[in-house]
Amino acid sequence: MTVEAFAPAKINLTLHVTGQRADGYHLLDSLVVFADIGDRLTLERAEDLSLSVSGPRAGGVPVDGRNLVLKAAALFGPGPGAAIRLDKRLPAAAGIGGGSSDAAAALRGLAALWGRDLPGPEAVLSLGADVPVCLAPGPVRMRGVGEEILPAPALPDFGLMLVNPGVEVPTPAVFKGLVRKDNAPMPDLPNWTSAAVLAEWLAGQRNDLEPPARAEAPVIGEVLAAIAASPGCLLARMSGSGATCFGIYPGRAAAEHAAILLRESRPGWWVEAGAPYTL
Ligand SMILES: C[C@@](CO)(OP(=O)(O)O)[C@H](O)COP(=O)(O)OP(=O)(O)OC[C@H]1O[C@@H](n2ccc(N)nc2=O)[C@H](O)[C@@H]1O
Ligand SMILES: Nc1ncnc2c1ncn2[C@@H]1O[C@H](COP(=O)(O)OP(=O)(O)O)[C@@H](O)[C@H]1O
Repeated sequence: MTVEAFAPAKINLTLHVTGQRADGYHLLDSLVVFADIGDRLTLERAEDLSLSVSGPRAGGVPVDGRNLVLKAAALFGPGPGAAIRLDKRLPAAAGIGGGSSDAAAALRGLAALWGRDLPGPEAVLSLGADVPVCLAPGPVRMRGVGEEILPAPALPDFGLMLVNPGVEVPTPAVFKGLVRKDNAPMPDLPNWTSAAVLAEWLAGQRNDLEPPARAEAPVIGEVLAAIAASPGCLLARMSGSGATCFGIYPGRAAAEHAAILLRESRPGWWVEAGAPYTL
């Protein structure tokens, strides 16, 4: 038996930091979507548990017990084995939850392969604050430290371009650089009737991690300017703790056109185009 599991990129369309818990973790209010751009896992029954990592972004990704895929597998406790192959396409430490989405895809895949229930919510959260939202990828409002998943209104069709300049930005350093932690949450979410209406609404919201991320990696400013200047772009913003930024376009074709042009002018950057993804 072989199970395939897709690990889509997570995008924080907004990311408001609204407080801090006693343990140091920050309270968030974030509109999260996923893109049909991501890593691929293939899982097969085997005597032992093993992981191999290949693909264009495999370099530097741990293949031992530090890999979130193996940490996810460990949550099931002792049991049957599995040979897991991870085709790594998303840049790591990039604000698009690559490792978290891999962990969530491994949980879904192993539950299907082994006929087991998913581990409980606290165990899932112990893998990382972004793992709960990655378990059932789709547009949601995420609160708490990442464990509170609330429904979001249906999204209009739109295109997405993701751009990473090749600089890893460690998440803890970005949170540490925040000047204020008690920022305003998002207002009630309206019904967005088109990509343009969504982009206009998002323009009035924030990613509070952008200033400290830009202090860590000033190239983020260049990335945002390049996306904003691309044809058809309705909005350019940073996702998560960076450095990946995204552009919103009226549709997939416009995003693909912008990506072709940006790859030519910035051959060293990771540039992908797609559309929202729901499992
Ligand atoms: C910032 C976000 C927004 O979606 O995305 P990324 O930039 O990672 O993609 C996430 O909250 C990241 O989630 P994740 O990367 O799973 O975080 P974890 O591994 O649990 O924590 C890494 C570190 O980030 C900080 N952290 C994380 C989440 C949170 N709500 N408050 C925090 O302060 C803590 O310093 C923690 O030590
Ligand atoms: N499957 C994985 N893919 C990517 N990184 C992983 C994975 N497992 C563990 N890691 C580690 O997690 C760190 C954060 O990676 P990632 O989840 O991609 O960050 P972010 O949430 O900021 O996009 C990496 O620096 C890497 O060492």
